[in-house]
Amino acid sequence: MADNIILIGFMGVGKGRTARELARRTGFVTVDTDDLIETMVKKKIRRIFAEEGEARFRELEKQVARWLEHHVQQTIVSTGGGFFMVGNLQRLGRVFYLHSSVEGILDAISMHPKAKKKIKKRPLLQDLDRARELYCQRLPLYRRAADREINVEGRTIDEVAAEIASCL
Ligand SMILES: Nc1ncnc2c1ncn2[C@@H]1O[C@H](COP(=O)(O)OP(=O)(O)O)[C@@H](O)[C@H]1O
Ligand SMILES: O=C(O)C1=C[C@@H](OP(=O)(O)O)[C@@H](O)[C@H](O)C1
Repeated sequence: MADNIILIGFMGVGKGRTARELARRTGFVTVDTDDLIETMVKKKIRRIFAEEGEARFRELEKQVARWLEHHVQQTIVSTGGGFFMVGNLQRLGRVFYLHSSVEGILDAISMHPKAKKKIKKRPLLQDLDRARELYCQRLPLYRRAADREINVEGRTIDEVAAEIASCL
C-alpha cells in the first residue's frame, strides 16, 4: 500500500491550500489530481466536462488513482471533490476528510477576490442549489471513505495543517 497523505472533501473546502501548507511543514512534495488530469490531456477541467462529459473526467480520475497507487510514495495528494469515488482510495495512503458546512464553503468562495473565476472553473458549482444537494449526498460518503475527519470551518490553514501533521 502507498503511504501518501490524501486530502478529500467538497469543492473549495481548502484541500489544495492545506496540501501546500502541509508540504511546507513536512518537506514532502504535493500533487493535485485535477492538475495531473489537466496536464495529461492538456485541457482545463471545465473543457473536459463540456466537450467530453463528466464520465470521461471520472475515467481520468481512475487512471490517476491507479498511477498514484503504484508509483507515488510519501506525497501529499490534494484531490478533486469527487475523486474519493475512484475505488482504490484506501490503497493510496491515509485519507483525511476536510469538513465544513456547505454554506461556509460557498461563502468563502464568493468572498474571494477572484470569486467569479473560481466558480467558473468548477462545472459542478454553476447551479448553487444543485451544489448544495451534491454536498448533502456526498457528506456521508466522504465520512465513510476517510480514516479521519478534520473540521476546517472557522480555522486557519495553519491550524488545519498542524492538526493533520500531528496525526502523522
Ligand atoms: N490565497 C488565498 N487567500 C484566501 N482564500 C483563498 C486563497 N486561495 C484560495 N482561497 C479560498 O480558499 C478556499 C479553498 O481553496 P482551495 O484550496 O483551492 O480548495 P479545494 O482545493 O478544496 O477546491 C476557496 O474558498 C478559495 O476561494
Ligand atoms: O466535486 C467534484 O466532483 C469536482 C471537484 C473539482 O475539484 P475541487 O474540489 O478542487 O473544486 C473538480 O475535480 C471537478 O470540477 C469535479
